[in-house]
Amino acid sequence: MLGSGWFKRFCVPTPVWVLPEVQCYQSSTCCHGSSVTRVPRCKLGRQKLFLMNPASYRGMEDMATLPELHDGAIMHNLFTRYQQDLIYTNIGSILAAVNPYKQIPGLYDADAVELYSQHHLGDLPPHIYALANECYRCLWKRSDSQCVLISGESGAGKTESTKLLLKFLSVVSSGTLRETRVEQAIIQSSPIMEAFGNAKTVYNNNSSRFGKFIQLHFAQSGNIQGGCIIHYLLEKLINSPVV
Ligand SMILES: Nc1ncnc2c1ncn2[C@@H]1O[C@H](COP(=O)(O)OP(=O)(O)OP(=O)(O)O)[C@@H](O)[C@H]1O
Repeated sequence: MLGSGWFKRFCVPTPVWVLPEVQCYQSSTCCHGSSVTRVPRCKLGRQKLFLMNPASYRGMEDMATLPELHDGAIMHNLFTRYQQDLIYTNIGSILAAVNPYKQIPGLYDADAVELYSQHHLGDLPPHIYALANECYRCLWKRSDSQCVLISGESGAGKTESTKLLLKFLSVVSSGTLRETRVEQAIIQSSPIMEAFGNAKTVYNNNSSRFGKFIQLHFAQSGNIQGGCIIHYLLEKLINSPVV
């Protein structure tokens, strides 16, 4: 998962032309607005420039299909999609998410839950619900436990993604939009855990200062039967960059 700060570090923000002498130019309109001049913006060494296939310019849903796979191509792809509020991108079987730091209308509503619960992975655009649905289906398809590993820098959106996963699983497993008592208990445990283990830091106003291992147990009927949350690496506030 990526916080949007990544783009500031890796992406050149406006279109650039790469000239033979490897200079980077940005278009700029003169004060009368009548002509366009090219003003040298910065110089880049050849080692920092990578080939780019025009096919990847608009952004791709699955980065495993990018013709060139390097930092520049990955960051450009994620950034292009992020600008269109497409925060989820596949990398083969991995889902990359960029924190939008805003509510995207309709992205997580009941219709989205229903839509993704009725389609297989890959049928619809990448989404955390598509991943959750695949996990749930694989429980029965493979008759085996499933695991989702969520990682990323502080503020990247791991906790929010975990809550979305739990929300989706609770709705799909109960078969209705109303959660049962067990599902409610699991979802409502989040604010209690956060009250004890979260703190405001320079990266995140509601930063989890501990890791979480969440286990859900499903009955053969498909319902969530129970679960447990194991915390680890609880940080002492004295060691963390609290503001
Ligand atoms: N999918 C999302 N849509 C909208 N806002 C989001 C989303 N994910 C995260 N955010 C926003 O970003 C903030 C930080 O996200 P979150 O707490 O999940 O990060 P984190 O990766 O768990 O960070 P930490 O490791 O510090 O606990 C949230 O409080 C929320 O405001």
